[in-house]
Amino acid sequence: MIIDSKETKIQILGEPRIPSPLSGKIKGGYTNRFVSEDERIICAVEKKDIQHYLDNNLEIPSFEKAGPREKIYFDPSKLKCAIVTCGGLCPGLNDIIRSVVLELHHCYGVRNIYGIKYGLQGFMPEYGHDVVDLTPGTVSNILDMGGTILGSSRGTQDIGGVVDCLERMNTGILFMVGGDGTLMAANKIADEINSRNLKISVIVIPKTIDNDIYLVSKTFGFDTAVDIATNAIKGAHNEAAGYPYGIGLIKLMGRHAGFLAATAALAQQDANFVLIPEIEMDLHGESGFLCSLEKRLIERKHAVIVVAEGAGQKFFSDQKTEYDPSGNIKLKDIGVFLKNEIIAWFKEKNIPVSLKYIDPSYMIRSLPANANDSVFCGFLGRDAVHAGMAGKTKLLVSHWNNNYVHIPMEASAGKRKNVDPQGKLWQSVLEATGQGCLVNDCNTN
Ligand SMILES: Nc1ncnc2c1ncn2[C@@H]1O[C@H](COP(=O)(O)OP(=O)(O)OP(=O)(O)O)[C@@H](O)[C@H]1O
Ligand SMILES: O=P(O)(O)OC[C@H]1O[C@](O)(CO)[C@@H](O)[C@@H]1O
Ligand SMILES: [Mg+2]
Repeated sequence: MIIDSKETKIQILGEPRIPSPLSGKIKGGYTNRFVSEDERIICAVEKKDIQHYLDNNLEIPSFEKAGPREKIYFDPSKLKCAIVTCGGLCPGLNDIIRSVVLELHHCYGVRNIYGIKYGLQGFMPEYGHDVVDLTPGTVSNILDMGGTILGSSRGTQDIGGVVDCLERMNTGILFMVGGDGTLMAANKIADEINSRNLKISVIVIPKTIDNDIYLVSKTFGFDTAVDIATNAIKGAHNEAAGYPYGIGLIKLMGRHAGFLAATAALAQQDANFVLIPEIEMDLHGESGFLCSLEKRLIERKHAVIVVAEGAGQKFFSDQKTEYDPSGNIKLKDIGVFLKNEIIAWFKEKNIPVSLKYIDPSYMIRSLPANANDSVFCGFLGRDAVHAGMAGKTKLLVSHWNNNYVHIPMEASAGKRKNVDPQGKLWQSVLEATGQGCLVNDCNTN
């Protein structure tokens, strides 16, 4: 992964001049827990990437380390902040809201924090969604609830209209929690703010159970999603093993990336086939999926298949492409497709299979965060607040190279992280499942 040093530069609204109220405020904390601007985290993960910069006489790029700054830009007593959650649900959204609110309120003394209802719709007067006053009281019991107390939405909204609303509300910092689409929207909102010469910071906290945000090692909610998905695999395995020629088929989310399917299959090693968008597969033919499944079934009398929703979309190439209100391609249902193909295949062969199909998709993403994700959300929320208070803008808070860092929106927006077919994750899946190559001409994969 080669990136340019210019791509790591974080924009600021102005010189931070106000001493941070965090000084000496954390009882029992270190007197100086501030992060200075020259504390940076190397972007490169592999030595060969560092060598590339050295060989080409280039500066080794590094990201700004996240955390509280000694001087802040906004005066907490005058500041108004807004927070919005966009796109699909994800475990931990309420944890993020809570940690942002508590950090702003207790640590910085900010008293005006507003929740924008139902994603970007909440900025548009025509929808009539009220804003929510967020205080420690309103967020005190939200962690066990799952979902988002603010609601969310998909759908294009006028960026100028969003900024009009921020101006009307006299907002200083906007926290946006969302995925790749939210990042694109946030980038445009920050540009519009710039072009109007306003002093509004926009901070994104990246969210998706697909875990495919570029320059983010892991997104919050992913860990929980893996946890819950393992239960589905366990159930599918029990069902499959419970009947002669039993087949358990589980569909997991993962639009363009198979991180969830691959990781869950490694956590609960009952899967015999893992099908993800990054890895080519054939349905028919000697090495194709159906023949391989038949071999497995004859040998072992049961089989478990985990399929990511974005896998095998080539099988629907004759169908019309449809889009959701945000412009995302609506994927065709690979789970139901495989179920029907499997049943038809074994009927033809006169093998009496018992197939149980499990689609836990929405259950996985709407439940509360597990303990690890709750801790993770706490870090992300607090660091988002520190970044905004310091007057930084147009950034996302990311976990990268084992540290929390600031990534400029432009470095990540419009790109995607995928499972590397040669990488450890996928190679481990191949070892754990023994599924082999599911294309007829293996050399091309
Ligand atoms: N290119 C874009 N320009 C402006 N706004 C966008 C863009 N892409 C998405 N948005 C807006 O951002 C919001 C969230 O986008 P989207 O519904 O794609 O979810 P997301 O943030 O990608 O989350 P998820 O991971 O659940 O898909 C929507 O209101 C959408 O209209
Ligand atoms: O059904 P919805 O809400 O449009 O969202 C489905 C998509 O959202 C995600 O959960 C990402 O948030 C994807 O995994 C999935 O494809
Ligand atoms: Mg998205």
